[in-house]
Amino acid sequence: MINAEAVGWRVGGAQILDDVSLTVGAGELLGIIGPNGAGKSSFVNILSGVTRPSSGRIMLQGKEVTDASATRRARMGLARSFQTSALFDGLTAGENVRLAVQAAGSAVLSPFRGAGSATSEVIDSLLTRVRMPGRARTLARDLSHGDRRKLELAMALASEPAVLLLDEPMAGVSAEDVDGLTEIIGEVRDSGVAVAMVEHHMHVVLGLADRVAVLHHGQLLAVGAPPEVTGDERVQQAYLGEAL
Ligand SMILES: Nc1ncnc2c1ncn2[C@@H]1O[C@H](COP(=O)(O)OP(=O)(O)OP(=O)(O)O)[C@@H](O)[C@H]1O
Repeated sequence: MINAEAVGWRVGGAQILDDVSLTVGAGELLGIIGPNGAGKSSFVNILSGVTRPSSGRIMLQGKEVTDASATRRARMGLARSFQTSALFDGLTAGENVRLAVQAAGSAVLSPFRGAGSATSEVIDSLLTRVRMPGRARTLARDLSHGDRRKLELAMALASEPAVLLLDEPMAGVSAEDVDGLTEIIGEVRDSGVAVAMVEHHMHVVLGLADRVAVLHHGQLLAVGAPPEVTGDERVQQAYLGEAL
């Protein structure tokens, strides 16, 4: 669904990413881990079109998108969530989702297309998908941190993406909400979406991911099933002292 081929990114003389090749297939969840500053967010930015790589190419559903804008990639079925919250605090959860559905409807060929259109059923079904039924009228600013992250996920799903990129979806979320979010993200993967997820909660990544990629100093140190990766000596060295 999405392939990075030999991606490199240099900024001001620093090699932030070096020869990174990764693939995520439909219905697969790729966990991306690595120590702070390893290049994980930079890589997600390159996949989503926020940043252009200095070398290599990005393929989305078989088409090259290396130079395509983030908007064009969204039209081609890619959605992402950001590390920082992208919600409108003064609007309700339902209004936030409505905006996302309308934005998707204007950009993407979807059943929701056209209408100033987001019906309450569509909004309710997205909120139900993220286990927030009945929260449509709650102001975003009054939601718990965990519910805010779920709402962001509902908004990312509004375009019915084929590929979903998640940058630390559990950041700052309570342990109880981590379990809920983990289940929701697993269901999204099981529905056939290709999911790439950067996440620091190691037990979540190792429990949820089909494959895990480890970035270290901008290079791909290892990629494979979770037990293969945690058993890799170079990975253990990179995380020296940290429990994997
Ligand atoms: N626009 C930029 N210009 C210069 N350097 C950058 C830029 N963006 C990121 N970097 C540098 O690239 C390196 C990788 O950063 P990045 O945020 O991708 O790492 P990360 O693995 O996501 O880290 P974290 O886990 O802390 O979020 C860091 O050294 C960072 O300072």
